[in-house]
Amino acid sequence: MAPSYSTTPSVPTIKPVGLGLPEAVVPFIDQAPPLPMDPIEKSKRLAAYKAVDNHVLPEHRVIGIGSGSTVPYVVERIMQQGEEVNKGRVFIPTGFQSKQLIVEAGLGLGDVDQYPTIDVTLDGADEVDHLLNCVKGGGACHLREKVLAEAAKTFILVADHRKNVQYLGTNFAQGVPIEVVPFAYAKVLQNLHHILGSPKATLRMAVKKAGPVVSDNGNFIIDAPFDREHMIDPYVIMAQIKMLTGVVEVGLFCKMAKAAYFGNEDGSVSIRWLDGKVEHIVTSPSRS
Ligand SMILES: O=C(CO)[C@H](O)[C@H](O)COP(=O)(O)O
Repeated sequence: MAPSYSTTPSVPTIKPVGLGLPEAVVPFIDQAPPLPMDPIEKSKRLAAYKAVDNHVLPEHRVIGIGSGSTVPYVVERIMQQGEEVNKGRVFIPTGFQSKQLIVEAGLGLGDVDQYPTIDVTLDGADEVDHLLNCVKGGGACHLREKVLAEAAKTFILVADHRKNVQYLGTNFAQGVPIEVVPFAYAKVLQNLHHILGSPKATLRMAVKKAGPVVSDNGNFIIDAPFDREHMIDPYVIMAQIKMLTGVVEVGLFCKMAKAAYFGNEDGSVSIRWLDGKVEHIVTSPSRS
């Protein structure tokens, strides 16, 4: 019986020898064109590649690697800069996922307690507003992400066009991620509901595990949605949340990034700079 084949791109090259297939089928398998890339993945890759090209310079030695689904393309592009430049570098992860990426790529691994000054950190975002405030922590990594953002001389955000919004909370409606020490979660929730004006704040529950999500630091995550009024200038609510006893870090990063790169569906990249400028760059296919 002929074996069945998956057409997903991750399937390794099929060796026709010994499969017992008719001759005519073999060239077809060998020459099957790769599946087209999903447009959102393409947008993520565009943003990541352009950001690396512009901000990860040959002289950079200490590089922060953030979390999320756009960051693998950051590492991919850094690898394309070549072994020679990368062998002198150390890469600092924002959590388990980025540590795996660094290790699997064979890059040098370090930590922020060894390198409290980082040349450049590139990271994803859940949403970025027109003033470069952003929500982070959809992946529960925002504590380490904020430390690496603060440690970086240059902090750059990379995302697809869905994250590019006027005001936070437009598309990412689950709320502001808040990391809390486990025993304080109920009190923090009560304060969010009754004092800070987030009646729908909830403890983030795990999928495929009974109970709450536990961060890489052993803490719980609360997701607290706030209305538009709070999100117009999120610094105030960020500071108020951070003042609640038991809160470790808030997933609102207010004007910490120098620029945010958004990949667009038409193959262009929009770059939003901290000084308010917005650039629109059309990339050539060979560089994306
Ligand atoms: O803040 C983060 C994790 O804590 C991520 O950067 C953010 O959730 C974006 O992830 P993705 O690119 O997968 O949407």
